[in-house]
Amino acid sequence: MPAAIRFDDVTLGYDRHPAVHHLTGEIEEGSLTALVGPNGGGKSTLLKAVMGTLTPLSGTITLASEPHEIAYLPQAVEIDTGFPISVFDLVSTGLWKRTGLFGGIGPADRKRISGALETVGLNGFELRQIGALSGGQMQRTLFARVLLQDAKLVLLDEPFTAIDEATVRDLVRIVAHWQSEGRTVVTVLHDLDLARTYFPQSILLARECVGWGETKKVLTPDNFHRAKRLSQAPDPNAQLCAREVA
Ligand SMILES: Nc1ncnc2c1ncn2[C@@H]1O[C@H](COP(=O)(O)OP(=O)(O)OP(=O)(O)O)[C@@H](O)[C@H]1O
Repeated sequence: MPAAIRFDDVTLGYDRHPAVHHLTGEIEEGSLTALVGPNGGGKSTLLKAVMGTLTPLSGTITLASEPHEIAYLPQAVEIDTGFPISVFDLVSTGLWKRTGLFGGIGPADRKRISGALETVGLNGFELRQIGALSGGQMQRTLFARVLLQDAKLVLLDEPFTAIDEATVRDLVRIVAHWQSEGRTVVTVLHDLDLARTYFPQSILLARECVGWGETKKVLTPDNFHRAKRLSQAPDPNAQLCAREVA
């Protein structure tokens, strides 16, 4: 399988403070990967670097997809739900890569938007303002937008956090469907049972890669122990990567 994403000795950080150290590996095209690890382990940072919104401090990230072929679902806390926009209009932004920012929405597009809303179980919510949605309904709305983006590479940052079991089940089914269509999906997760049940591949990240590969071989007590030690290690503000100064 060709690589959808290839990391070559990638170090990521902010203001030259490394947050993810020396990551090397490949995510295969068409794979379904859980990105797990302790708080502050660098999971969101890694997705931002794949999206191209964060430039690596060193190393290279090579993508098989063009930027417009990538869909990204941010963490709920990053979404301004006070923004005055309806469910329909938010979901329709998933078509921007095709319609352009100021392109009109025709009858075929309206049908696609309705279809996406139906798939996520939000029929009848078209005119609802996003500020009046529950957390689970908001996640369904964001999934509908990703559905419309029709992306080769789908990056999801904690899409299942703080939503009820029924919603998780529905959304996981959509993720599995994306994979069956040959898309590559990478999902940040905190629920390890979900990772074990639905995600064949995992990356365990705790500032550096602790494990990468088949989920049952990565999510082991030994690896969690090591991840815990790494995440508790002092020096979050180190000027240089420890390995570089060693
Ligand atoms: N914009 C930023 N500026 C400076 N430091 C940042 C920024 N964003 C993240 N960091 C730092 O980078 C490190 C990794 O953060 P990141 O958000 O990637 O972790 P995470 O694994 O996604 O955590 P969580 O599970 O808590 O969401 C943390 O130490 C964090 O404080």
